[in-house]
Amino acid sequence: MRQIDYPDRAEQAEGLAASVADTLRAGIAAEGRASLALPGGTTPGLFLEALARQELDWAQVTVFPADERWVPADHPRSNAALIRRHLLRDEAVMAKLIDLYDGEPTPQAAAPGLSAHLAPHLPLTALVVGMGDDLHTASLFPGAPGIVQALSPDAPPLMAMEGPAPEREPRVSLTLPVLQAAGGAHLLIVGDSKRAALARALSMPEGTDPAEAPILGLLEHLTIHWAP
Ligand SMILES: O=C1O[C@H](COP(=O)(O)O)[C@@H](O)[C@H](O)[C@H]1O
Repeated sequence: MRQIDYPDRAEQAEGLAASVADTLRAGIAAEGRASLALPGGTTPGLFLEALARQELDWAQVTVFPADERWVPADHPRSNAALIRRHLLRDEAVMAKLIDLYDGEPTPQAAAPGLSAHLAPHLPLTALVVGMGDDLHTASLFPGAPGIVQALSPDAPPLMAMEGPAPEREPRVSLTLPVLQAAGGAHLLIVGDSKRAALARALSMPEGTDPAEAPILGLLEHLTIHWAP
């Protein structure tokens, strides 16, 4: 684990974008193609726009959200919509986006097909995730139904998950083994409450069950990018 603190969010966006772009270029040079999983939520807009300005062979890059709320691509809560809006432009307009919402009635019905669809793009060349104040990452929420399986080494690539109570929003999420196997893995967080949440995670006793704080399962693999 490594932590980079930036003076502001613009520098954070540029710094993280440059690092992810280097990893994608190296992946394309080695394999002819690259895959990238990205966070949704409220934080990544500036970073995605900085990434979209990076020059690389974007036609060889497949991107998808690391997690998705079970809503169509035109819904304000869609993580794919955020990626489409902020990344698929400028240099990155040719990147291929896999939308994890496929129109099945439930995430449970969709998960096996989505896992098979993602399999050829694994292991991920690069990964960026976010984190909630509750120490969830992707849509791996503390104490959620299925969380123990989603954190286990034999989890399928993607599982149906639930958001936190009381809404228990239906979602899908990449599982911990997929996140851990990513080539270059980064955590993008901003603000004092996320810094405090990270400090809380880091001060948890060794042996704490990651089902209580899912970010713990990934921390050692991550470069953390924080800005005020
Ligand atoms: O629900 C989600 O939350 C996390 C963190 O979001 P933020 O708004 O606090 O930045 C996000 O990384 C994840 O993709 C999203 O679905």
